[in-house]
This record gives sequence, structure tokens and C-alpha cells, in this order.
Amino acid sequence: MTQSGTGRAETARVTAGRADLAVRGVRPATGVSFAAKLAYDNIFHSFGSGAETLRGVSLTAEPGEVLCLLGPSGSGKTTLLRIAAGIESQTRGRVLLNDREIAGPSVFLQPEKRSIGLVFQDFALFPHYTILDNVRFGLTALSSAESKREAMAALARVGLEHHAKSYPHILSGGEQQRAALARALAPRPAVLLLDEPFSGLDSRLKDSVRAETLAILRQSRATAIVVTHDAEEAMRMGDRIALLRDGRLVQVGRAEDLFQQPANLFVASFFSELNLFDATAGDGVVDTPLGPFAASGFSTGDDVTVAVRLTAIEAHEKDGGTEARVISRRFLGDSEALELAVSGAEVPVRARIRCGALSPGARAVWLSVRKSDVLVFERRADSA
Ligand SMILES: Nc1ncnc2c1ncn2[C@@H]1O[C@H](COP(=O)(O)OP(=O)(O)OP(=O)(O)O)[C@@H](O)[C@H]1O
Repeated sequence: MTQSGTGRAETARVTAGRADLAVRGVRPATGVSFAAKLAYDNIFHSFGSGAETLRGVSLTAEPGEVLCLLGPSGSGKTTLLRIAAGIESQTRGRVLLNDREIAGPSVFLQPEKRSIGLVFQDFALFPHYTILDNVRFGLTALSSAESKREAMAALARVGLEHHAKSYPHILSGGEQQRAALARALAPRPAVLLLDEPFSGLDSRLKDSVRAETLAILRQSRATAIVVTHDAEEAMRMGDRIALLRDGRLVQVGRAEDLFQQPANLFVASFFSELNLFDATAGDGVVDTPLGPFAASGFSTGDDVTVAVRLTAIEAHEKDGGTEARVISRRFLGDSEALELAVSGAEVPVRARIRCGALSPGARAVWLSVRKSDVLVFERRADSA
């Protein structure tokens, strides 16, 4: 989602409201949040009379966990975050914080009463405020001395005390991201929502900022929901991943679950590049141009799609396996991308092999396939 001027105003509204947290009840030890459970119960949403953006989403972020909301552009990730923050309203369903309804048919708790923090894609720091004042922004209910102390503690947590007096524009992208995180964490929200928090960073910076952010989230112990459209990012960050498509939850689980036991072809293709072969199941097996594979659970005559990960294919120059001819090779550093002509395959078969596995002039090769990286799905018109 692109951050708009309205978005900034919302940041201000949501952030300002977090001061409410600071003055209520007993506060935990420095740097620690009250982790909470956030539950979506059968959420539906549409913008005006338009098509439904969310269709029956039920999902729980457990206390202290990092839950990644993953999905293609337009699948409804940002809308789901905004509903939890209270800056968008669902048309049906309920949102619960620690089993208490905060949004439902007859309840709407204002954003500032929710103890839910929000970090936007472009950080949304106020350019004319120092970093310290940006972080103090959400602590207005505290005395000046207290808010300064709390803001400095939050900056220390993200390693930015030395930039307290700086203005945002002199900070690097990664530092601005950490400042935005400090601002969101300063009021010690029970739940922190992060909307594509690393998308504005260049790819080299991204890895280190992501690792730092995860460490800070762990230390703060807040429950976090992180929106991303990048499967690798979700696997790196999430204790669990919830994959959305067209406003519906497709699968929720640990990265290993989604990768190894994808619910359908859409999930599988979100996590790895695949060669696809349409085929008809035989008696527990299915024949493809790359050889026969097990098709347990399917009956003879079932239409299936066989998905072979690019990394499942090995190429050799010694006779054995499926014959293939090299069409193209591309050096990618750690690996090499191959396109191969294989008898019976309508389009070139793609493979990702270890560099140096084939001699420079190799043309005629033989392929073997790691069976654990072959997935067989029922063939449906909308399955990928
Ligand atoms: N203000 C709006 N008015 C009308 N439709 C909207 C509005 N905001 C978003 N949408 C539509 O709602 C759907 C879901 O949008 P949303 O931003 O939640 O998706 P997303 O998964 O976060 O996408 P992205 O990864 O591109 O940010 C999209 O089809 C989008 O075009």
C-alpha cells in the first residue's frame, strides 16, 4: 500500500492515542510490553458498494508471536491491519483483544483506546520534528521529563540515542525505519502492526534492518503482525504465516508447513518456482516428461497438476535419468539457471543447479529429480 497524506494523519491519530496506554494501570519493566492475543472472527469488508475486500477471515495472533500476513497485491493484507488498528471498519465480524471485543456489530473502541501500534511502509516520520520529538509524539500524556526519559529509552532500544537531536532527513533509510519502530514501541503497545516495513529499503540494507527489527520485537515481547508480499521475508520473520488470496485466508501455519505441505498450487507457487505438468493420475502414480511420480490419494483418471520445484532437478553429463538438451544457461553466483528441452514437455523445463555441476560446453545432459520436491495437486481452473 502506498502511504498517503491521509495515512500520515492516521499515524498521528493512532500514535497520539497510544499515550493513553502510558497512563493506565501498572507499567511493565522498561522495554517490555504486555503481549496480547488479537483475534479476527469471521471478518468481511468492502469499500462502499464495491467487491468484497475480505471474505470471512478468522485468524488469531497469539501473545508474543510474530505473525506474517502474506499475499499478493490487493489480497486484503493492509485492510486487515487497518481494521485491527481501528482506522477501517469491517462490514461483518468481530475483532477481539484478549477475548474482549474491540470492534463488532455493537462495539467500536477508538483507535487510541486499543493499545495497538502501527508502523507504516514509509515510516511516516514528521520531517520538522527531531527524532526525539517524533518518538515523544505518542507520549503526550506523560510529563515532559517522563516522556523524554521514555523516548530516550525507546531510542536506546533501537540504537539511535545519538540521533535524538537529528531531523529525519539526515538518517539513512534503515535508521529511519528504526526510529519509526521506536516511536511505535515507546507507548508499549500490546500489539504492533507493521505494514510492509522494509519495502522502502534497498535490498542490501533490508536483511540487516529486518534482523534488527525482529530482535527488537522479541525483546519488547509485543505481539506483532507484519504485512509482506515476499514469501522469503515471511519465512525469515514469522513464527507463523497467514497466506491471503482475494480476501480469503488460504493457509495458516509455520513456514515449514506451508512450504512442505501447501494446501494447494497457489500456496506452493508462492513459496518456490515450479515447473508444472498437467497429467492424468494412474493407479497411485502419475507420468510426466520428467518420469513417474507418486500420486497417493488420487484415483485413476483424476486430472492433476504435477509441480516440480526448480531446485529438485539435478543435471548430469553421465547417462542415466531423463534425457535433456541445454537451451540456455545463466550464471547466478551460487547457482546456475538452466532451460532444458525435454521430450514430451510443451515448454522448456527450468532448473536451478549448483554452479560447476556441468562443464562449460555441456549440451546433452541427463536429469534426475528429488521426489520429496514434487507435489501433486488436483487440477482446477483457478488453482494457481
Ligand atoms: N480506499 C479504497 N477504496 C476502494 N478500494 C480500495 C481502497 N483501498 C484498497 N482498495 C482495494 O481493496 C483491495 C485490498 O487492498 P489492500 O490494500 O488491503 O491489499 P494489500 O494486500 O495490502 O495490497 P498491497 O500489497 O498492494 O498493499 C484491493 O483490491 C484494493 O484495490
